[in-house]
Amino acid sequence: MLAKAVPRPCSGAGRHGAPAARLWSVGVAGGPRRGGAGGRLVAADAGERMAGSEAVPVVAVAAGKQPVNGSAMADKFLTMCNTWCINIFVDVQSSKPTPPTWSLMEYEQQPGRKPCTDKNGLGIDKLVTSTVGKSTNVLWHDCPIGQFERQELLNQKGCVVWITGLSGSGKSTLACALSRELHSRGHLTYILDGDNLRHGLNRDLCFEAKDRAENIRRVGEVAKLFADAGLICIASLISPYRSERSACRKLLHNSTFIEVFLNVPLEVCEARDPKGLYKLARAGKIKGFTGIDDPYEAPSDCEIVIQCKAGDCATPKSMADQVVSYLEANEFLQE
Ligand SMILES: Nc1ncnc2c1ncn2[C@@H]1O[C@H](COP(=O)(O)OS(=O)(=O)O)[C@@H](OP(=O)(O)O)[C@H]1O
Ligand SMILES: Nc1ncnc2c1ncn2[C@@H]1O[C@H](COP(=O)(O)OP(=O)(O)O)[C@@H](O)[C@H]1O
Repeated sequence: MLAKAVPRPCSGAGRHGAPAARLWSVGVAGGPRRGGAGGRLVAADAGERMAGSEAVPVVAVAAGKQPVNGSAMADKFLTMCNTWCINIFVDVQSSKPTPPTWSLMEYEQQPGRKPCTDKNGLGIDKLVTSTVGKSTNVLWHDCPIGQFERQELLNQKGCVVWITGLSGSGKSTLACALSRELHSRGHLTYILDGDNLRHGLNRDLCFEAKDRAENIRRVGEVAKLFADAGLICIASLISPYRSERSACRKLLHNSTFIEVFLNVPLEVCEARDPKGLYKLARAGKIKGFTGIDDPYEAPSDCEIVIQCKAGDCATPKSMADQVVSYLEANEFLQE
């Protein structure tokens, strides 16, 4: 039996090559399953009955708080097809849903997307279960107060200023000068400093390549949260690998990741050596020190390069001003 009501898709551009007409909002109702033949039956039934429509195959399995049979749930499912969004009830307890090939979250992040509403203009819960990394059956919870509302409150745009450079290049100094400058102009910032984070969040990590990669990944994720909170997040860590920095960039909308390369020659950093670490590294007492016996991959296409040569370095204030000018020019300092 075919569906009477032809489902209507949410509009918007898809990722992973999915055409817009194939994007659906997936609502999830979990809850303990008390029996009945829900699950895959519903998916199969509804999928079959929607054959010939533009809908994507149903990827979830279903059940409700009450015992249901597949057909009844599919009826309910199809009743909803008159709305802009389809709700699929997923029993997260007893069945393993097939992970969707795209996630709603990714769709929701598309610029210019239209919100999914029902025919009365009311929002419909838009949750999807996914397998994310090692987590199965996890849900994304949305909140009506989002980045936009927070940014309005703060009168600024959330972003990440990612400062990379050798040890001793002045990352922490720039981070502080920038934070001070923005603070004095009434902007909310937060610094994620590599050294400091290794006292807590990243205390389990050392300086082997895989640990540095994990360090950068974590800081990227935290920075993303701060930017989402509407803050100007200043991340200052060596972050010596191009691929990991690039992965952090991809976590954010491209223009909200501002990579600042403190291009300071090794000789200058080594001459500064405020913590005496270069000395120890040269003496072989620290192994795998960046720039000595561990690589630093300079950015090739970052937003800002701050050049410093021996005897010719901008002051911290003027380095900060350079970044502030960029933020101003790109309208981060106003909502
Ligand atoms: N082997 C080795 N290589 C480089 N740096 C070392 C090392 N061991 C300790 N330190 C100190 O740790 C600080 C760098 O931490 P980061 O988290 O920024 O490093 S990384 O991004 O994971 O590469 C770095 O701080 P900064 O000097 O502020 O860069 C050093 O003080
Ligand atoms: N623009 C600058 N001109 C001169 N000295 C600087 C400048 N920026 C930082 N320094 C000095 O260089 C040393 C290392 O700076 P720091 O910010 O700790 O670097 P990093 O965080 O990259 O290790 C400090 O002694 C700092 O005072």
